[in-house]
Amino acid sequence: MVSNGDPAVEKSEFIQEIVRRNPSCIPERYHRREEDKAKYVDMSALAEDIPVLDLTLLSNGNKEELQKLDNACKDWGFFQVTNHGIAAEVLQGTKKATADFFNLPIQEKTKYSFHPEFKTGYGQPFPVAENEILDWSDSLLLLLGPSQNRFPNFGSCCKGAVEAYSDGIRKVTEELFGCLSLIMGLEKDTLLGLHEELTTVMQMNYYPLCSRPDQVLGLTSHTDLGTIAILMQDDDVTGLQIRHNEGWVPVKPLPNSMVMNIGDILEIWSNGKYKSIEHRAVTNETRERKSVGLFSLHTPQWKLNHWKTSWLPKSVVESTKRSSMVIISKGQSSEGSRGRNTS
Ligand SMILES: O=C(O)CCC(=O)C(=O)O
Ligand SMILES: [Fe+2]
Repeated sequence: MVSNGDPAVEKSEFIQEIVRRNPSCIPERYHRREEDKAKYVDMSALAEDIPVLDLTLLSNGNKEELQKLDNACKDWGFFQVTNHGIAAEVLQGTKKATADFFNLPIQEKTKYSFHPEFKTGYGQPFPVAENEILDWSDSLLLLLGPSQNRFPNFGSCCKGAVEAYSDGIRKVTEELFGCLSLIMGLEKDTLLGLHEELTTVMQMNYYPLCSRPDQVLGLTSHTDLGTIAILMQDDDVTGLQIRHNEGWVPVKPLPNSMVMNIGDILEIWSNGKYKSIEHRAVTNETRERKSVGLFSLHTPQWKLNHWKTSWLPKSVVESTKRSSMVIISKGQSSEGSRGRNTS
């Protein structure tokens, strides 16, 4: 446990508990630096430009939709997916399971505390430096596959809903990998095969309301290190923002759709053609927010223990990327993506 000298905030504490005790308290360790705040340029007007794609059309090989996918991955690195085949009840069931979990008393939630061996559970997954600014969110990580490595307590907490979602999302993931392989000029099953054994991690995020949202961040800006990430967010609270030029564009929820983004590994595999874009989550004064992220990782990356750049020093991120560099996109030189600077 790391203390910053502020008895109200031990590192092992959960922001949900801090807010429950005193909704107007913003402990020192959550205050953002001035330079982080200064970077902010509001680009909300561009929110409508974030592409929306129809997965059924994509899966049926609709050329126009596949072209839109190619443009979305090049220009935005993010898009929303509709017509994905997961029933609305399954999505709502997962959202309810997430809400039910975070509504449990703290003594119940800590029964699922983060387990270093299985790298899953409730709470801070990795060590935090003494002076590191903390995020205004709590999370629960679950390993969905490969099945033999599942978190042993997985069954008892949100079993039914998570399993139904997990089945649906696996199909969506496989369809997306198929479509991405095609637009990269590869055989349909290439990307899936490159994972060796596809590892899927689910992260449930809970962002309590915050009396001073301008002072904190729900989630520090980062890129996702895996191949793709699929996010389900609350239907009626906006919090996700993506980096665009010098500013941030909010990703407004479309009910029953999902947000997909390209991770660092797919950027590398595409030789830099598709972009892994920095993103973050903000909070607000009146509404709590929840989101459920699904991260597809290739097996060597899972063994590295990290799948978000905000959890790693920048130098480690760069060398991780270089060491996992396998460029498969046709017709491009392998030198192309090496020079890219993510800072
Ligand atoms: O909650 C969100 O909107 C963002 C979540 C996210 O980026 C993550 O979990 O990596
Ligand atoms: Fe992310």
